Amino acid sequence: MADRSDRVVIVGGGPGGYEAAHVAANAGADVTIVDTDGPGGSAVLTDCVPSKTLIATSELMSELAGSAELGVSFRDHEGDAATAIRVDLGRVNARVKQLAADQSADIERRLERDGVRIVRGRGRLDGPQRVVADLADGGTETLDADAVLVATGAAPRVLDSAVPDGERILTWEQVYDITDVPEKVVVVGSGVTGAEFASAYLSLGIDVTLVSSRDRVLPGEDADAAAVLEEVLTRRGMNVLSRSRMESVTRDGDVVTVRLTDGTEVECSHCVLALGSVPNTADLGLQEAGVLVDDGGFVRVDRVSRTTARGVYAAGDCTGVLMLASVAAMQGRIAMSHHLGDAVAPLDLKKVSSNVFTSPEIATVGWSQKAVDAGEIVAETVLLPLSGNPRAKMQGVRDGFVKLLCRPGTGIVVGGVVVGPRASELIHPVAVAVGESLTADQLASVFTVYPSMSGSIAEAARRLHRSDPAARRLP
Ligand SMILES: Cc1cc2nc3c(=O)[nH]c(=O)nc-3n(C[C@H](O)[C@H](O)[C@H](O)COP(=O)(O)OP(=O)(O)OC[C@H]3O[C@@H](n4cnc5c(N)ncnc54)[C@H](O)[C@@H]3O)c2cc1C
Ligand SMILES: NC(=O)c1ccc[n+]([C@@H]2O[C@H](COP(=O)([O-])OP(=O)(O)OC[C@H]3O[C@@H](n4cnc5c(N)ncnc54)[C@H](O)[C@@H]3O)[C@@H](O)[C@H]2O)c1
Repeated sequence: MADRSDRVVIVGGGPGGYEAAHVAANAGADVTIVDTDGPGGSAVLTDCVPSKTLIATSELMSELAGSAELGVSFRDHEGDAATAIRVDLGRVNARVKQLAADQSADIERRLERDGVRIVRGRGRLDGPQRVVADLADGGTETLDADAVLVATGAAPRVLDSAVPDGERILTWEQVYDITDVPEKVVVVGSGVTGAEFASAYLSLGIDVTLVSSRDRVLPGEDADAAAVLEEVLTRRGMNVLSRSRMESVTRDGDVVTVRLTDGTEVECSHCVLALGSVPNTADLGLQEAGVLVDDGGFVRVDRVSRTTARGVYAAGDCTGVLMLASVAAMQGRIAMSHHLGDAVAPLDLKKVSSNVFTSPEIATVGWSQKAVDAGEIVAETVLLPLSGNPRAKMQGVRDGFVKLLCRPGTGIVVGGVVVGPRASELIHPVAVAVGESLTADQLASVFTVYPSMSGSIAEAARRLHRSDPAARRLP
């Protein structure tokens, strides 16, 4: 346990920062967060929470689009459209912004209840044990610290040839100011951010083109999963331009032109740029404080979040370890437990579960197929399409699968991928198996509800018990 003489100063109030603040404050330390934007950081105000709130509406629209197969039509008895289903994007985006602001206020209340002081302003290090805050309402404040946590996150990467104007050429932070449904959106970048926005806008009934610099969308994800997603998106009408690099984006009145490096020009009403992120580590006094920053600007940390400067820790996107809110939070908690001398388990990325919130969703945990194919780990794989699952049939779900990876011999489950509706929820039993080193037989032996999508997870685990390799990878 710490006491109030142990001063912790945290720069950045996102999940990396605020989760750490709770740990340190609950242990008795004197904790201050210096933050520019408001508690919750980009995760809550511009990135994770707003995008998933927008996606909640797009999910509903996707379900409605499949309603006819389940016998529900939005037509009167004469066959005329009785109700036109339209999205009111102004209302959706107002809800998004309100929800983000409310969540930030919730986080602020919880921090205050724990006795954490929040200083509005921009922080920078003045040596390893001091933070200077340029206050939002003017002036500066100097905060001495026994431990400093840098959790400043990252910001959208922008190019000089495609400058966002906040109206029609937009970063993902700016899309919530749109009030009218765009006529045609070009999303540039087919990483997780680009894929999520492209999928969401498509579900909202918008004409979407996705500019993908690689052979396929989601180059960092499971290849089988990405193939299913790309097939579904194109089937639903998205124009996916593969192996296409954006050279510039310009605007003339209401028309935005996206020019590709091969000379092709695509016109649209709005362009969303999802070109990756850059860490917020410039002008923070890091190098001067002895904190090593790599060529990409990311703070170098070890698995207990220590930087190269004694007493200075870093967590979250500014470290580039794995850009997820859950990982940022865990890095922050680990940093504080380490500083406070508490028992601490180093960060284990092989236990992280994550989800791409497209339609269908793609959830992943543990070792990947790519690592198996590259010989980094020996594992057996089973892939079971969801189309054979009775619940999926009832719900009209045809796209998706469950993939499990287990060690030969021991049968310990080391990874998994679920593609389908609510894959983010379905991955949990696989994450428990990976986290607790359960065997495929143990996963198979647990009762699942009949009929349920999770039945496919138990069935996939049962197939890993079979000795016949042909049964493992089904078409
Ligand atoms: C569109 C999008 C959707 C995403 N969706 C998900 C998702 O569904 N699930 C998931 O797990 N992850 C998601 N992520 C990733 C997730 O948002 C990040 O991993 C997470 O925000 C990282 O948290 P952090 O604490 O490192 O930084 P941030 O959340 O970026 O917070 C850092 C804060 O520090 C502030 N700051 C910066 N510099 C200073 C300074 N000098 N002084 C004071 N304050 C400063 C910043 O302004 C910011 O408010 C998404 C990312 C994007 C772009
Ligand atoms: N659901 C989630 O958990 C979630 C959602 C969004 C982002 N994130 C996290 O944020 C991180 C960043 O993801 P991201 O998608 O923002 O970035 P990214 O770096 O993964 O993807 C950016 C993509 O843009 C492409 N690109 C760059 N310049 C281009 C150009 N000129 N023309 C065409 N394509 C171009 C790159 O090749 C790359 O594929 C990831 O680690 C991800 O895990 C998570």
